[in-house]
Amino acid sequence: MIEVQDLTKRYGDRLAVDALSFTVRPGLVTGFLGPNGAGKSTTMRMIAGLDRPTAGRALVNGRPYAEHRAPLREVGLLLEAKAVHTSRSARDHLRALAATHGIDDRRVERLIELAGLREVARKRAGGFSLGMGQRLGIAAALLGDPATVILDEPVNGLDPEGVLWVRTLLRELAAEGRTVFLSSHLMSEMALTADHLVVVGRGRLIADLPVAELTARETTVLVRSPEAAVLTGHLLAEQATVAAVEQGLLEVGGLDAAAIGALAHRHGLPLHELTPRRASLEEAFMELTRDSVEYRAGVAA
Ligand SMILES: Nc1ncnc2c1ncn2[C@@H]1O[C@H](COP(=O)(O)OP(=O)(O)OP(=O)(O)O)[C@@H](O)[C@H]1O
Repeated sequence: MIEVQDLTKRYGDRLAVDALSFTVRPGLVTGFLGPNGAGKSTTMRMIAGLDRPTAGRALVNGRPYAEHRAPLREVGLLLEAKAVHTSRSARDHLRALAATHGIDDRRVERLIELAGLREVARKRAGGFSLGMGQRLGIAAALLGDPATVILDEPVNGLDPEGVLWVRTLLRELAAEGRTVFLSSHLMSEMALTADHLVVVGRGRLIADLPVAELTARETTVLVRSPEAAVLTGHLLAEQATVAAVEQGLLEVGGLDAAAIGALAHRHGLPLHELTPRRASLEEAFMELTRDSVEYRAGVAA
């Protein structure tokens, strides 16, 4: 469990994180979303005790990260894909980390296997590609069998097979009852991986809700009818919103397909198409964060 309470970070006159409060619960994959510069990495660094908050606090499993005596066993961390600057092999890199926590070599071998690093385990980790480095970073994060996992952009640099591997792994970790918190700017990826979303913009909380709720939010229905104009009058009388897409095709909000079908039937109007249209997570996200992105573009200009 991660509890973020009024967390604030100020860099000079810039508020990178602005009184953010949310809870990341065990047993779920929670996605941390926001446009570039929204404050995701800064928040994660404060949760991990790498940056000191200007105000507020972040607790991991009930206490600040730095107060855990064996942090690798409590929290698995993967922050920003940074190259491992080491002349050690991947295996020796993991063994050295494991040794700091009395973790045995069998666990290291299991993680090498799990992360698909067997072929390259003897190679110098400093020469790894971004994707291989990410796999090594994830293996390192899981060394201590932690109850909480925090990953900043874990699929960065991974090939499609690697992305699928991370997605499956994170779902399994959550199914085992762990707390899984990951940031990404890839909405489509989050839709497939996360159960819950925390959305930020300009350092502030924009939304904290289940993925299903976000995608269900903006549902409209495409309605094709040769009597579109007459139908529009009846729809507006029912408080629906109507937008003409093209000649004979309407996009209707505020009424579901069944209600629109019944309305058309009551008035004897023919329908040629009735298609519920669910906003993709991408569209829902754009809608949610539009203000914060516009603001940023304005400042840049
Ligand atoms: N060390 C620092 N000094 C000054 N400003 C900083 C520092 N670190 C971050 N910032 C600023 O704080 C804001 C939030 O940055 P942060 O990296 O946390 O955002 P992010 O959501 O992770 O973005 P991205 O998706 O681009 O990684 C940005 O405006 C950034 O320029």
